[in-house]
Amino acid sequence: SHCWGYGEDDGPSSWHKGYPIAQGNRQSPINIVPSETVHDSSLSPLIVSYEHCTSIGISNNGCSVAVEYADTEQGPGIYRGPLSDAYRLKQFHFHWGHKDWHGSEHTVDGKTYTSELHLVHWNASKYQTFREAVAAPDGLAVLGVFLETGEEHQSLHKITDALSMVKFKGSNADLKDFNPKCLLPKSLNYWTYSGSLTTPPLHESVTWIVFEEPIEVSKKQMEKFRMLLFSEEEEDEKLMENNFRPPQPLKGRKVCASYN
Ligand SMILES: NS(=O)(=O)c1ccc(C(=O)NCc2ccc(F)cc2)cc1
Ligand SMILES: [Zn+2]
Repeated sequence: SHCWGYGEDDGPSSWHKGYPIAQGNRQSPINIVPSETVHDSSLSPLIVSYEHCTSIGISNNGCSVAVEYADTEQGPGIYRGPLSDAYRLKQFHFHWGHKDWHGSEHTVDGKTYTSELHLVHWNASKYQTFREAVAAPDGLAVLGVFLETGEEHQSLHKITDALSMVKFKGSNADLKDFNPKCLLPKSLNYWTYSGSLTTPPLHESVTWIVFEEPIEVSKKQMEKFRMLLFSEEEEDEKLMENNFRPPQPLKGRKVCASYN
């Protein structure tokens, strides 16, 4: 359906043609420079409460693989930290590269990670629907978790084992009772800044909360992401990889750091 992608002709450097906001003042991702972040002691710890979140399924939407959550009243989600309201979990998805040395969207002092997990939440305290929130300046909050290769991640198994069922664009499968809290790092120290969706329509509606500590996943687990396809069942096979946007200009934005 959409005409943008991650290839030579439809990739991030040409998104501005269809989405001029790509050259806006609060675009994501960014390169985070810890020595230039502002340590904000008033930043309280982020509260993550996914107890009542109901996962519906896992799907290949042609640009990533996402696990969707029911949009019902399902407990607070995330609140406090840099947030003034409670934000409800909508979905989580990943970005990754062709090889283990790259794949993340945010970078830290120029360092790239093998992948980046995004947990997408919307401000259900202020807006009625996700579609209304997605275009509002305080509409979304996305948690970013870096993945690096090392030990196998025990909980990621449930996701990587389901990937073979969503190989093609447009495919989906059941994935019940998955609580993504198990995908967060031990330490919830985070950097936070005002940014955007990292894919078209690139709305500048995201409060980004990026955890400093990466989680470890095995090389085998990463290889399972790289067998996914951008393409549909009947089309020529196009491996889903390098589905990351490079860092965008900071344009004077402040990145705050919270250490608990
Ligand atoms: N990588 S990221 O975490 O920044 C990100 C998060 C969500 C979306 C999204 O919901 N897109 C579909 C969409 C966009 C606008 C709408 F109005 C409805 C759905 C895109 C990127
Ligand atoms: Zn993302």
